[in-house]
Amino acid sequence: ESLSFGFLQVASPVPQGPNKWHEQFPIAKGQRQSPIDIVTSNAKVDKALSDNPLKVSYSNNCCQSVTNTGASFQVVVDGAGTEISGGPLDSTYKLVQFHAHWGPLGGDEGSEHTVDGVTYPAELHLVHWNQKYKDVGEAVDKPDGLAVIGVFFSRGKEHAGFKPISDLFAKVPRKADKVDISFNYDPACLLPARRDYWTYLGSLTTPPLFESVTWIVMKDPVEVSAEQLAALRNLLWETPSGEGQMCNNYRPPQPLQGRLVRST
Ligand SMILES: NS(=O)(=O)c1ccc(NCc2ccco2)cc1
Ligand SMILES: [Zn+2]
Repeated sequence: ESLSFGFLQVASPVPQGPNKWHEQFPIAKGQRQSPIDIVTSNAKVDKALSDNPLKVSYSNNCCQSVTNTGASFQVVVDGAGTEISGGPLDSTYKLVQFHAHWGPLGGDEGSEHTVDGVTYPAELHLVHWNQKYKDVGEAVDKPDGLAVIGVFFSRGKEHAGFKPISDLFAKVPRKADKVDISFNYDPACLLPARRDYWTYLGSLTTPPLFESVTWIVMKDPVEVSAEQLAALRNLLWETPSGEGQMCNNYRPPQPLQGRLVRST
C-alpha cells in the first residue's frame, strides 16, 4: 500500500494590528496602557526628579547581537554593567534589549509617544528590568518590573553612533535572522545630550501589553539621516500580501485614564 503524508502547509498567521489586540489581550483596554500623547502643559515638573538625577551607566561591550524579531530589530544586551537608577526609579534596572518603532518611508509618523500631538519618524526603546526580581521573566509583568527609555528620532544629519547598528539591518532581513555584534558599542551614544524627560506609569506597547513599565521619554529627539531611517526598511516582515518591508510597527496613543505625567 502507498504511504502518503499529507503535509499541511499552515502559513504562520500574519500578526493582527493594534485595534484587534484586545481580543486576545484584554489588558489592551486597561488603565495604564502605552504609548500616550504627552500634553506638555499638563506635565507636572517634579523637583524630586532633578534632586535625584537619572543615572545611566552602560558598558561599551554589552551589545551581543542584532536580530529581526518579525516586529522590529532587537539589539540583545547582556546586562553586565548596564544599569540605570535614580529619577523616577526606586531601584536599579538593567538593560536587556533595545529596538525601535517607525512609520512609512519618508513619512513623519512612526513614533509611539507623541508630544502635543506631534509624531516623529521613529522612536527607540531601551528596555530595562528591575534588579529586585530574579530575572527579566519574573519582572516583565510586575507593576515596577520594567523601565523603558524612549528616544525620538528626527530626520536630519547622520547619527554616527547609530550607524554601526543601522548598517547591520541589511544582514537580518528575515524573522529570526541574527548577526553578532563583534565591535564595542555603548548604547548611551543614542541618548540626547540634554537628559530632560517626561515620566509616567504605563505598559508594553506590543502584546502581551503588561502594565509593568515606568516610562522615561526623553524630551529632545536625536537626529538620524533619511538613509538611516530608510535602512530600517531593510528589515522584512509578513504582510497580508506576503513578505514586505517592515514599517508602521507602532501602536497609536492610548487613553491617559487620568494618569499624571511628571517632567524634569
Ligand atoms: N515596545 S516596548 O518597549 O513597550 C516593549 C514591548 C514588548 C516587550 N517584550 C519583550 C521583553 C519584555 C522584557 C524584555 O523583553 C519589551 C518591550
Ligand atoms: Zn518598543
